[in-house]
Amino acid sequence: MEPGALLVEDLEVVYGRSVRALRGVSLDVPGNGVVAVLGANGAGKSTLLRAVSGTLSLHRGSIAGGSIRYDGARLGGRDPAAIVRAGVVQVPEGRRVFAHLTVAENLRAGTLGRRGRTARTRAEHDRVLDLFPILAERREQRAGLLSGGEQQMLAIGRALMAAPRLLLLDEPSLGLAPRMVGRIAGVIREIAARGTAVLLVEQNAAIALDLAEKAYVLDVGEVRLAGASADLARTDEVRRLYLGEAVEPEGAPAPVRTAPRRVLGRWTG
Ligand SMILES: Nc1ncnc2c1ncn2[C@@H]1O[C@H](COP(=O)(O)OP(=O)(O)OP(=O)(O)O)[C@@H](O)[C@H]1O
Repeated sequence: MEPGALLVEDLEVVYGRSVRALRGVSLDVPGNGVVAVLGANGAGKSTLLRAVSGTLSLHRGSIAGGSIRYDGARLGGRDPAAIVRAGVVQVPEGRRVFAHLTVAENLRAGTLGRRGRTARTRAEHDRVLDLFPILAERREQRAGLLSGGEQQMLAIGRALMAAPRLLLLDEPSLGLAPRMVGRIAGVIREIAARGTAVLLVEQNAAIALDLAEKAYVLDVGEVRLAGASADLARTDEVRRLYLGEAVEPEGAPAPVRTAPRRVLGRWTG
């Protein structure tokens, strides 16, 4: 297994007794770069991230089968703090910041529970402010007064304070104006360029496929398509359902069959 790689195999997740949210999901994320997970509402994207970050039980969910391994060690069954210490940190959907705390206090909260603070923390803090100059300008402002996009930056910045090697991002573009979506995309690209791998869950397929080297399409809890982003972006199914393009039914190349677990192209890494 490549160092820093995440390997999910045949993952089954249930909520309570009756909801099977993920069925036989397998995916791998290399130790660097961006991997995207696309899918409509309810496809199981957030569930996948919760399973990796160990937070399923907070939502009354549990792993019913399969395995999750990170950097060669099992993650399934470990508590969220241990998973953060292993280097895997999630930015949950909905940019949950502490509204009554200042920007600086929110960032400090990202290091709570971390061992070996001080010098490393300061370095992380400087890196985050370098990545998000707006947070440096607003450091004494209450987080609740920031715009939606700035709160998203703060949520990502707080996660980066834990010095992740793998960042799990849940719908970072949700509800943001197009200009801000572009800025967030630039930040994700920069995070990956600085050596943190990113598992990006997104409904905005155009952004996700542009950022990621490879992508998975989840549909009702199963992997429906997987492959290099460029290959996926050319399939009729992705163009029609996720990129909102009008795909000519006649005279166009034959539509790609939507068999589950279809793997397109070849991946490296
Ligand atoms: N806490 C929960 N209890 C019961 N069922 C849940 C719970 N959370 C999610 N589900 C169900 O699990 C399935 C997958 O939901 P999930 O939130 O993972 O999808 P998603 O792809 O992230 O969708 P969205 O983009 O709307 O967040 C859905 O059928 C959803 O209704």
